[in-house]
Amino acid sequence: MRVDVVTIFGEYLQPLSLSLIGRAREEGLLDLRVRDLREHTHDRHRTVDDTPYGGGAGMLMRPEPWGEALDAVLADPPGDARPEGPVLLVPSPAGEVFRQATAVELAAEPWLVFACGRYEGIDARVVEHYASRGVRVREVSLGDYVLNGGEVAVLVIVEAVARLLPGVVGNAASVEEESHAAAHSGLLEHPAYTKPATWRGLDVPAVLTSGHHGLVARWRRDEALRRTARRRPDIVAALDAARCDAADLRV
Ligand SMILES: COc1ccc2nc(C(=O)O)sc2c1
Repeated sequence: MRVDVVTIFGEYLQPLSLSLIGRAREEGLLDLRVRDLREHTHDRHRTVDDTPYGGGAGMLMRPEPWGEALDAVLADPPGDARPEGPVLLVPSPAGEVFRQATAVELAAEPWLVFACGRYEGIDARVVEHYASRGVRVREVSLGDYVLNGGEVAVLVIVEAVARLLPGVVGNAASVEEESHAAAHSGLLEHPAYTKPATWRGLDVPAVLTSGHHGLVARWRRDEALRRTARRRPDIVAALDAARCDAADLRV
């Protein structure tokens, strides 16, 4: 997978050189390229922002540097790029919420491009322009809170997507068994334990040391359901609705 990130704060993305993602880059599973938006400014102060039309607090990112930067990225496609080009991801508090299903979807793409906004965001015409040119543009948010810019969202999204690529995570089964994995209907993961069997007076649940795999599987499922119902009733409601729809289809 090729990932291009356009930003004014490239150093924010240094964590993507560490650990599993760093190794994936060294092994050629992930080709991550960080590009400096300011290289596409032409004034003495390398200006990327200006005041918003209509007034309001803060500054907005000017469209011209973005147009020049994104044109340069799009003019340099990877060999396995799709005919329709990359998915252009623009982290934004106003974006669709990024979920595990989004990560799974994006992991199937050969090329992702990220446009990292700062200040109060990017002039809306940048998204409008590339969408009108047929680029698959998606504004995405990590959730119902606001960051200072898109770079942290890129760290999260790149890690969530790259770890799904074959060969990045050593034990592929562990990816399947994690919370929100489709294989477990999107339920939260059950509690997990390792040695010692007793720690500060707390014992590992006896079923887990019973050697009875069927009972262990049932206990884990029950605990996943219990935890999900307690912490994420929205997931349970969505699963119930899906089951009702499926039941309707069977009638
Ligand atoms: C100016 O660019 C921003 C600002 C806040 C922000 N918050 C995000 C979030 O995912 O919560 S993405 C993002 C991008």
